[in-house]
Amino acid sequence: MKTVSEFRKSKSKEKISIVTCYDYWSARIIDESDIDAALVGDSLAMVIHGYETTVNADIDLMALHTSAVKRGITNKLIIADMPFLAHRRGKDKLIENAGKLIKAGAQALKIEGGDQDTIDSIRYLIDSGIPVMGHLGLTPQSVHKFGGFKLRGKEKEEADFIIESAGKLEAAGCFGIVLEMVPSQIAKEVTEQISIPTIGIGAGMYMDGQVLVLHDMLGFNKDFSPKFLRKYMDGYSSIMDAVNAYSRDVKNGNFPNKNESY
Ligand SMILES: Nc1nc(=O)c2c([nH]1)NC[C@@H]1CN(c3ccc(C(=O)N[C@@H](CCC(=O)O)C(=O)O)cc3)CN21
Ligand SMILES: CC(C)C(=O)C(=O)O
Ligand SMILES: [Mg+2]
Repeated sequence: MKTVSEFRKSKSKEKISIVTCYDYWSARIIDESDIDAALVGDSLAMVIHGYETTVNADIDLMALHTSAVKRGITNKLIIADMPFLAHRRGKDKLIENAGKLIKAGAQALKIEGGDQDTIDSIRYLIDSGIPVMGHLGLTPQSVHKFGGFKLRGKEKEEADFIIESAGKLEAAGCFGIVLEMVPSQIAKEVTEQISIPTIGIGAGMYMDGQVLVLHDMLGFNKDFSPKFLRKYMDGYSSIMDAVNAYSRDVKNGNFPNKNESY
């Protein structure tokens, strides 16, 4: 899938598969895979740079990774996260920051939140020609407000906020909405009530598509095993075995051999 309009048309036709992509080498793989779209997620602050939360991602870091991804992707939709506070410094900053990610190679942006300010910013970007995806439920940039990366929308008040915000994001012109860490029944209600695709992470099966952090589903993060995650590879052990085999060969004098020499 190459475009936002193809993305929109997928609703109730074919499920949409998305993974995060932060760099050139994984972009090359994703580009030739069956995955529909690549998300340059602000989770890269944690996964790639080792920060404790996503609040340390800033616009220049996001643009740097987006440009690396862009150089590796020819066939897929590229969506980039607007980082913490990047859309909250007035219209000028909003446009400047959004422009940086689009010029770096993103075709669309994802913005966390369902408050009126965020909705207004999203509408302004869409009017400016920039497709935007919403993000509700656990919005990790608000981790300090929430007090951790926990399930959202358990209580009726917050569930209502998620459902109402989804309607507002659709009305503002979003081409899709990510729902993160919300009960399946709430996610189902949202999916049924709006006519744009819903993409889930920890939001259950009643979604139009799913997104996972690539490193998580490859099992690179040994100690990260939330309930929603399915690991398709034991990447941590595979890499450990490979680097140790190489180290052993070097120390034994088995690498390089004659064929590997000039
Ligand atoms: N590598 C990575 N993967 C992610 O999915 C991800 C990030 N980083 N960073 C940003 C957010 C944070 N996310 C998280 C982080 C932790 C849990 C977690 O610990 N979940 C447990 C406990 C849930 C609870 O206490 O309610 C779980 O079993 O789901 C979930 C999502 C999802 N996002
Ligand atoms: C997990 C997805 C939805 C995300 O926002 C990220 O990777 O930053
Ligand atoms: Mg994110």
